[in-house]
Amino acid sequence: MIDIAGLDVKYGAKKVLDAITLAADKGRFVGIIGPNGSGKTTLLKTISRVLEPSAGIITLDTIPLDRMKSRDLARSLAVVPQETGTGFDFSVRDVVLMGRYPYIGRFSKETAEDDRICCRAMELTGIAHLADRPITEISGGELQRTIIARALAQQPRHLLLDEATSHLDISHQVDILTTIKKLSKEIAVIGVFHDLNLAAYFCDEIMVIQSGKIVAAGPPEEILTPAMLQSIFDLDASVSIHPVTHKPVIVPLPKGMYKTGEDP
Ligand SMILES: Nc1ncnc2c1ncn2[C@@H]1O[C@H](COP(=O)(O)OP(=O)(O)OP(=O)(O)O)[C@@H](O)[C@H]1O
Repeated sequence: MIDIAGLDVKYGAKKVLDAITLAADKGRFVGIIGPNGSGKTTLLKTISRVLEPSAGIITLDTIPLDRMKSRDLARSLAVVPQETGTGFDFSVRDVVLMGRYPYIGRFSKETAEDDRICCRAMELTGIAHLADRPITEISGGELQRTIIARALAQQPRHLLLDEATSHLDISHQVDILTTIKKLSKEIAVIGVFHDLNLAAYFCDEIMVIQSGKIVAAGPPEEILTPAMLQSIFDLDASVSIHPVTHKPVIVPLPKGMYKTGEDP
């Protein structure tokens, strides 16, 4: 479980996260949405200890983040960041195997079990056929799937996704989010989304962040309303409930075409 209470984060003197409190547990895929610059990536970087908070506490399975040993943190938490370039000429398989490093002794080699876990992660993300290709010679979407496979190979109890499927075609987005949704039954997952329809379909709970504060939180059908989209994103949109999925479907519209509260 990821538990955050009263979290403030600053860049220099500028406070970019303000009194964030949230909890994410297995069985509940949490989606974070909000405009550019609202603090989503900063939040995930703070949960993964890349940034240090100026106030507040984060615990993973009740252990305070600042007291966790690096190796324990690496076994507990996997991150799929927004920027995925490594700058090195590793093969896809090598990158996925990095997910096993927290389990492999410093002077040991990977075991057959490590290989099996990596193969499974590559199958689940549809990149098994690319295993021997250098990551400098694959597409942006294939690289993103490689980084997701690395996170799955890590077998974490907590998973953070920062727009993790933004480079994928729609079919791969759905396949990978379906895999992650299944995984979220067993582990805590927090994902940052710009695609509100994907967030609406896959997330059990949506948190809306604006100027570093959580301004709304709840099930997608309660949170994703035309009024919220107007006030937070300055977006005119119609929102209907899909007859089969019973999830909100958002149709963004050119400004002035549709007045909030009216049917388009
Ligand atoms: N390294 C940094 N130094 C100073 N300010 C930063 C730094 N990184 C981000 N910021 C600022 O912090 C605020 C939050 O940025 P953050 O990247 O967390 O937003 P975001 O919600 O993830 O945005 P986006 O949707 O564009 O990815 C923004 O005002 C941004 O300009």
